[in-house]
Amino acid sequence: RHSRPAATPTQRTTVVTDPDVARLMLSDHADSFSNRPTAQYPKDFSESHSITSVPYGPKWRALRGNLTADILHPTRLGLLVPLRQEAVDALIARLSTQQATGGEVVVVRDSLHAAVFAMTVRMCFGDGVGERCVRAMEREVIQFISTFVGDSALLAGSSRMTRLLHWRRWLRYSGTFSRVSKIILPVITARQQRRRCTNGGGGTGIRSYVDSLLDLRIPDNHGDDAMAGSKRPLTDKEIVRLVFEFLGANTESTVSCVEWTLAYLVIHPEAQKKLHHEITSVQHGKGMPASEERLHHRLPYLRAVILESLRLHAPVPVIMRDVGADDAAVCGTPAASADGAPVLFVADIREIGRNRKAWTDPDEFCPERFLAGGEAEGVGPVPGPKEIRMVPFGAGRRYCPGVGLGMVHVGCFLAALVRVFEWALPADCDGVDLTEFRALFTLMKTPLRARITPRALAM
Ligand code: HEM
Repeated sequence: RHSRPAATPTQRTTVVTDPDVARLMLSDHADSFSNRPTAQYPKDFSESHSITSVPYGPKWRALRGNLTADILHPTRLGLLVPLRQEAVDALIARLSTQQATGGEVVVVRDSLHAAVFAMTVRMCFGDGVGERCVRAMEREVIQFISTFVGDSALLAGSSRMTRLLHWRRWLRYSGTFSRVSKIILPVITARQQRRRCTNGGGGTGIRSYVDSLLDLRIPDNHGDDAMAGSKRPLTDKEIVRLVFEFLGANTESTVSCVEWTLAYLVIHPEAQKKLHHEITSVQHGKGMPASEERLHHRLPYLRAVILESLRLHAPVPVIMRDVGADDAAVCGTPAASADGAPVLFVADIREIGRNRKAWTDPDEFCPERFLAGGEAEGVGPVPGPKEIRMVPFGAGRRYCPGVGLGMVHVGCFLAALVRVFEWALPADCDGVDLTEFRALFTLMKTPLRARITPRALAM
């Protein structure tokens, strides 16, 4: 069970759990199912768009194209290896200290979050952002995501009475954008100055997301034909919104997936042993997969473990599409509303990944199903146009552009954590609580506690 996202008062909501219906919507009728509902964000968030919220069209193409071509392009992923390596090393050092001083039991989430977030900040702004500033941004992202619980209408689309009842939460939530702007804008200004001094390079070898946003020109027509073809730079508000989206999307989904996967490896020591064997033998204990392709070919079991974890607990719980009544009717869905109001479709990613028609023992953790000869051989993170079995990164026009990077991040952190430590249940614990907490992202309701033992590392 989960709370449904808020629809407008006249809007009907249809929850989709069947993979074939999901394919009908997202692949066969991709054009009609290409807009998300106007999210129930606080007002100043809604004044500027992120890639996630912008309507399908020229502005979406410009923003998404900038991210995919300039930042997430597969040829660039190799350049990020040193950033990832430093983040992984920092995490291992932190866990080693905790393990040595805390009786071997660690709660991995906070340390993992700090490491992934610090790496994301470097991808976003380049080097030189101070530690205090990084932590302030991280606090805001965590606060925002934990406040955006379940039915977001409780806060943003709610009546005055509801807001009064929850006024503390409301105040904190609605002030997010201005607090985030106060932290982020000075960092962007510093970046601009640095770029001016270094002729646009910013001083580091890696082009940051902010660099790309400062250089970007987006269509300026607002539907006015006379202006078609003219372009403008992004406003400060737009940049802040896009940066905030980047920080959250890059960090939260990776942290969620790594934590869930570790939980399954604690429950299934035989899978952990097999994974450890693959990581140490294939990579001789060193190196990291730099691309999804290398993950696929060189570390098939690691990839299978990640896919199985994503199938069981997708970091993003739902795919949402806002569809005009006519389009909904054309698709033959029973949801078309008689009054002609748009329909909100909510595809439940977890239920699609566990559908009994599509999977044997759908609730069991069995990475082998993704290996050669398994029932899901050939199933990847994003479905092809003909069949949908699982959609952890979405599908259709708006599927996740970060799929390659996300898989590589998760693969690198997991490979290092399993290579360096053996993960097991703490002595005072008789199982792992796999209850989900579904907000903007799907987290473990009880953060994973595990006993970690350093392994003898092969040289
Ligand atoms: C394990 C990692 C990740 C998972 C599971 C994940 C999952 C998803 C899902 C389910 C969607 C919605 C897709 C749809 O509506 O069809 C999405 C959208 C999106 N994701 Fe990810 N994501 C991950 C990593 C990333 C990363 C690393 C980035 C960027 C740096 C990113 C940026 C985005 C953006 C910008 C969108 C909106 C795309 C659009 O509307 O065109 N994600 N993601």
